[in-house]
Amino acid sequence: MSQALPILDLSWANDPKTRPQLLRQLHAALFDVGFLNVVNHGVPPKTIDNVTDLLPSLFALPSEKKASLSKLNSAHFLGYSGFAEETTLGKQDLREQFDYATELPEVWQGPNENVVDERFSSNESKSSGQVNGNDSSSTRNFNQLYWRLRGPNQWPDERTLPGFRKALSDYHDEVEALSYRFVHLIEEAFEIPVGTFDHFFGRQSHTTTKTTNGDTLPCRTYLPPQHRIKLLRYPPSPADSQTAGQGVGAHKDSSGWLTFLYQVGNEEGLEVLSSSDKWIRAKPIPNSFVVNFGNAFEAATEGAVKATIHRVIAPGPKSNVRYSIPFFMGLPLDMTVSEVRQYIPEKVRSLRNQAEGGDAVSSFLDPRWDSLGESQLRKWIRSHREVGEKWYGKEGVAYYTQEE
Ligand SMILES: O=C(O)CCC(=O)C(=O)O
Ligand SMILES: [Fe+2]
Repeated sequence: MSQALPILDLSWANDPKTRPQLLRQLHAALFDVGFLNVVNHGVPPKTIDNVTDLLPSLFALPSEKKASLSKLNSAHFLGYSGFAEETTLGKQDLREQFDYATELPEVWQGPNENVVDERFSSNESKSSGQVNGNDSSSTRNFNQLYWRLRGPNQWPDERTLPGFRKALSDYHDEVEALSYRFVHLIEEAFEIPVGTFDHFFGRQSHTTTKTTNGDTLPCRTYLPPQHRIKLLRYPPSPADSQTAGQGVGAHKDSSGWLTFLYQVGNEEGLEVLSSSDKWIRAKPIPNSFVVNFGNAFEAATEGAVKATIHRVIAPGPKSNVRYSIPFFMGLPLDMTVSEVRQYIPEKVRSLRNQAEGGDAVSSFLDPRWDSLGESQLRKWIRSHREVGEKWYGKEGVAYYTQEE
């Protein structure tokens, strides 16, 4: 990997003369780097500014107001987490955050507040391979615990932060539209029919689709998934700090299919691990989004496209506050990674052998976590154990945090 991330100009997609070159660049970025910048992406600057202008006021709300929006109130892990409440690699992340998502109602139909999933009360692991998405779409089972992840946001009231809800909702809608446009470009770069993945997002116009071994399958219908947005604030380190702090520790994104990250202003901090194990700085580029791929994408392509490891170094004592906004494109909770894999051509998957360090195998290989809902629930419980304990019980936390 060279020392800078590639920059793709998405307006090249609009001209038949430049489109092939854009697709070649995308192909290279997908398979070589797994991290890229996009410019001329079509998200209006005003839509972005309307959110970023409000971030200082949002985080400056009185602490009791922020506490009233705590994630502890939410079985969906949506809301506020205070400074350094989250940990990565066993170390505190020196940031404060609000989690939002596509505004959707609850669907989970569990028996009551204190439900104990039958799996947790049994010694033998009944769940292996059983919680998956291969059931017919007509029998969607809203008793599955992972459906409890889906649900509404916690908004500050309009008088407290006028215009915030509208600004963030507009931002969500524009970045969602960008994500769908971008997935169509990926399909082209993979040389599969444009729209192959549409049914993952509840957007299918067709009722059948071809899998990569040539079979024609009926498209399962899915509920449109919930995308997630984090609003992040990284304060400068204390004046006496000797070493660079951990803004967020090294990780792969586990929340979604693709991530579209907006870095606000000029504050640096994001670093990406290259295939030669060197940290590359991903400096903010004005009016751009950083795009990278989540664990599920890596697993679906059997590691041909990597969920590249990245981290954020906390701003130094003389820096300004750094804000950033990752948008994690969701996938249906009742889908499995094996199912997604059917739509990825063998010629794409086979590229993993050529990619350096092609050991892309992730926890999805364990049949329990092949289900995206299960792997998402596990991820959220692991990073917010108190919220997990409150809504999923001690047994739930024990189940989802057990070591392999
Ligand atoms: O703040 C950033 O630039 C990146 C944050 C990030 O990687 C994450 O929250 O997953
Ligand atoms: Fe990340």
